[in-house]
Formats: sequence, structure tokens, C-alpha cells
Amino acid sequence: MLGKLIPMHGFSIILSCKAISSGSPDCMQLSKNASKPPSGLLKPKIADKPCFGLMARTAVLSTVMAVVIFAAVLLALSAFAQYRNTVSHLANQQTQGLMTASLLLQQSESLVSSSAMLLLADDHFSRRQAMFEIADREEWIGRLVAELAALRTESGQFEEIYRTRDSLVDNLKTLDNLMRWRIDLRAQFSPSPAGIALLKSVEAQLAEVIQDNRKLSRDLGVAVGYHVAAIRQEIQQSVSNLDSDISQHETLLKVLVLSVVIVVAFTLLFIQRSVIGRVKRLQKAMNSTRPSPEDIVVQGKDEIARMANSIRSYVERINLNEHHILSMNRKLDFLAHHDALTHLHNRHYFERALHEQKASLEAHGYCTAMVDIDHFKEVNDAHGHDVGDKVIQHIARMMQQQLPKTALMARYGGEEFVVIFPNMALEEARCCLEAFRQCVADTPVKVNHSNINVTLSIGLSPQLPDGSIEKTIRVADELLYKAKRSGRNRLEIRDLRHRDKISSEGAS
Ligand SMILES: Nc1nc2c(ncn2[C@@H]2O[C@H](COP(=O)(O)OP(=O)(O)OP(=O)(O)O)[C@@H](O)[C@H]2O)c(=O)[nH]1
Repeated sequence: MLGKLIPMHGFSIILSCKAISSGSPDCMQLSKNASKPPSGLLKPKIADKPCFGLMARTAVLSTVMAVVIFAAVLLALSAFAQYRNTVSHLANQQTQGLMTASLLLQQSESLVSSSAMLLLADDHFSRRQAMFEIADREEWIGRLVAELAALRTESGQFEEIYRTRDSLVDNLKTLDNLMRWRIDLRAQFSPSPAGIALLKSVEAQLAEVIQDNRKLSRDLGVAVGYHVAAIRQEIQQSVSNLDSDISQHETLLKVLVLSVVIVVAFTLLFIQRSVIGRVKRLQKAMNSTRPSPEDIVVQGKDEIARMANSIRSYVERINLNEHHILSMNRKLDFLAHHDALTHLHNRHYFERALHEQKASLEAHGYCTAMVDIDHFKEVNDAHGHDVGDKVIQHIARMMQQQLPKTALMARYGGEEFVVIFPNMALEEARCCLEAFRQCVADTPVKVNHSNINVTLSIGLSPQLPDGSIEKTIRVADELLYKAKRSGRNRLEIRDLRHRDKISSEGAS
């Protein structure tokens, strides 16, 4: 009857219930309840709905970060391309332009010195040599101006150079003619006043042409110098633009790097708050010896919230199951010590209590009684076992009400009860039992609108001077059967003082 294992929600509990084996209604109900879980415990509360969860947020943050990094890389690449263009423009065009302009300036100065050579020529050979030189310079100037014009976009500004150069070359041709004339005049010189006057006139024209020549040479130098200055200024401007571009790109890159840092910091903060912090809180709640659903915080609707919700409902289910098991254990504990039908102590408990209290009972004295319902089989036969059960319950109830609270009573067999009166004199016990027997005999049991009369036979024994408590119970049992044999509805007693029996008989 003891040690029956019942599997329940993954747990095993030990049932100690005589009534299970005997098929008592209470225990049957209990065993049914034990096999089925409390209602509403097994369903998780949260449905798996789609939501803007951690994955989506992480994806958004990663996209933002990727976009910012991509923009930074794009900006850096375009900046590098721009710098390369500017540097290549500076190196290829403006520097070359500056060099060409410098060469042009050099050639212009050579043209002026060639004209000086022409002025110093004493014979036609020197004059022609000077003219060759001048033609060579003229050609160089033409070539360099064309080159410079190809490098520079503002071609309109070269007209001044062309015009000055052409005027200078014309002027040099005039100078050449005058020089040839002067050489010829000097070669055929006749100191006549006409000859002297002619030579002076040639000298005067030469002086005028030389004057023009100086002016035109200066103008050519100024025109070329203007371009050199313009190119230098453009180079300076390009360098300054490059500098400003670099600083602009620098600022933009700083902003982008700062953005990346902010996005990364925000991502870390997000991971800390949305993931790590919450998982830690969850872990802390689960680490406690008895996790409570209230400690499991569910914030938001993301994956962690869903996990927390699942854990929470799982903890709720475990707690509810635990509560259920504890309540079942309480019931089983009760049933282990009590009779399921009458809720009096059962025989097992009685025998254990007797064993534990034996020394104390024997030291302080006691009386023992056995109580049995008369003709109970007839009650069963006439009204059925259900009614018989109700009659047994009624008698048990009356026992609890009528007999002293200090009495240790138990259901001993089918319709048989045992009572120990600790520290009580025989007479006092007899009075109690007699009043109880009388009361039962006088009170019909009302079951299903019918009154059933029952009587009790009782055997009462005091503590035996030479016997154990078990022997006293046996004596009380013998006295009970003596009461039965003597006609029932009576109390048989052994009085040690008179060494004979006293019996009290009921009305029947
Ligand atoms: N309804 C019900 N009947 C029980 C229970 N336990 C035992 N009985 C019945 O109680 C009856 C006892 O019958 P008997 O031992 O012949 O005794 P009796 O009919 O009471 O006659 P006496 O004791 O001689 O007066 C039997 O019919 C048992 O089946 C129970 O828990 N419920």
C-alpha cells in the first residue's frame, strides 16, 4: 500500500495512499488530478509574430555604417583623383607653360641683343650674320609662342606678342636696310657736304629706328613677362585651390570618420543595452534559487523579449507545477496518515504513533477502546455501499465531536475504530464512551431522505499492569467481541480494581 510511484510532469512522487488501492473516491480524484497537468499551464503565451527585432535593427545599423564607410571611401577616392588631376595639370601644363614662357622671354632678350649685333655690324658679312641671328630668334619666338598658345587657353592674349614681334621684326628689317645703306655710304664715302649730309640723315634715321627698336623690344619683354606672371599666378592659384580642396576634403573626411565613430558607438551601445544588458538581467533572474516570473523583465517585441517571454511562461509553468506538486504532496501526506473516507488517522499512522508515544503513554497511564458498528453488513445490504460509507463517515464525525481532543483515534478496520485515552482514568473514559454510544444509538443517520439507526459495540480496557499497550488493545478487542456476543449496543469494560467486568447495555 505504500511506495506507489506516480509520474507527473517529469517528476515522480511517492504516493502513500491505502485508498488508492482500495479505490476510494477522494483518492481516485487525486490520482486523476495527478496524472493530468493543471489547466492552461502548457501553452506558451506569445505567438511567433514577425516583428522589427534585433536582426532588423542590426541590419539597419550595419547598412547605415556601410553607407557611411562607403561614402568616406568614395570621397577619399574622388579627392585623390582630383588631386592627381590638379598635380598633373600643374606639372604638365602650367610648369611647362612657365618654362616655355621663360624660354620665350630669353628669346625676346636674344632678339634685342641680336639687334645690338646688327647695329655694331661694320660690313655686310657681320650685318648678314646678325640678320641670320635675328631670323633664327624670330623663328624661335614664333615656335615658342605657338607652343605657349597651345598650352594656354586664353589665346586672345597672344595677339599682343605677335603684333609686337611683327613690329619688331619689321623694325629690324628697316634697321637692316639702313645699316646696309650706312655700310655702303661709309665704303664709298666722299667728304662732300652732300655725302656728309646723306650719312648724317642715315644716322638720324638709324637713331630713330633704334629708339623704336628699344621700345618694341621692351614691349615684347613686357608682353612675354605678363604671361610668365600670369602663369605663375595661375600656378599659385592652382596650389591655393588644391590647398583649399584638401582642407575641404579633410573636413568632410573628419565628419565621415566622426559619423562612423558615432555609428559604431551607437551600435555598441545598442548591443550593450538591447542584447548584453538584457541577457545579463535574464541570467541574474534565472540564477536565483527560486526564479519568479516577475523578475524576468520582458521589454519590447524583439527576439530577446520573445526568449524572455518564453522563459517567463516556462518559469510560470514550473512554479505552477511546483505549487501543484506541493499541494498534491500535502494531500498525499495527509492520506499517508489519514483514512481517505473518514479523515481519521489510519491504522498505519496509529501504529507508528503508538510506537513513538509508547513510553510516554505507559508512564502516564492510558485506556484503550475498540469501537465497532453493529450489523453493518445489513446496512450495506439494505442501502448499498455508498450509504454504508456515509454511515461510517457519520460515526467518525461523531467520534471526533464527542470524544476528548486528547484522545488518539483511528479507523482500525472496515467499520472498526480504535481509541487511546492518554493519561485518563478508566471511569472517565467509560463515561465518555458511554455518552458517545448512547448518542449514536439515539441519533439516526440521515442518508438520502431515510433514517438509518445504528448502534455501537465497544470494548474498553485500562492499562494492564503486566502488559504492553498492544496487549491492552487485544484485550479491548476481546471485550468488543464479548459486547457483540452479549447482544451488541453495549460497552464491555475490564475493571482491574474489582478484577471482573462491568458492562453497560443500551436500550435495545
Ligand atoms: N460500505 C462499506 N462497507 C464496508 C467497508 N469496510 C468493510 N465494510 C463492510 O462491513 C461489513 C462487516 O461485516 P461483518 O464483519 O460481518 O460485521 P457486521 O455485519 O457489522 O456484524 P457484526 O460486527 O457482527 O455486528 C462487511 O460487509 C464489509 O464489506 C467500507 O469501507 N465501506
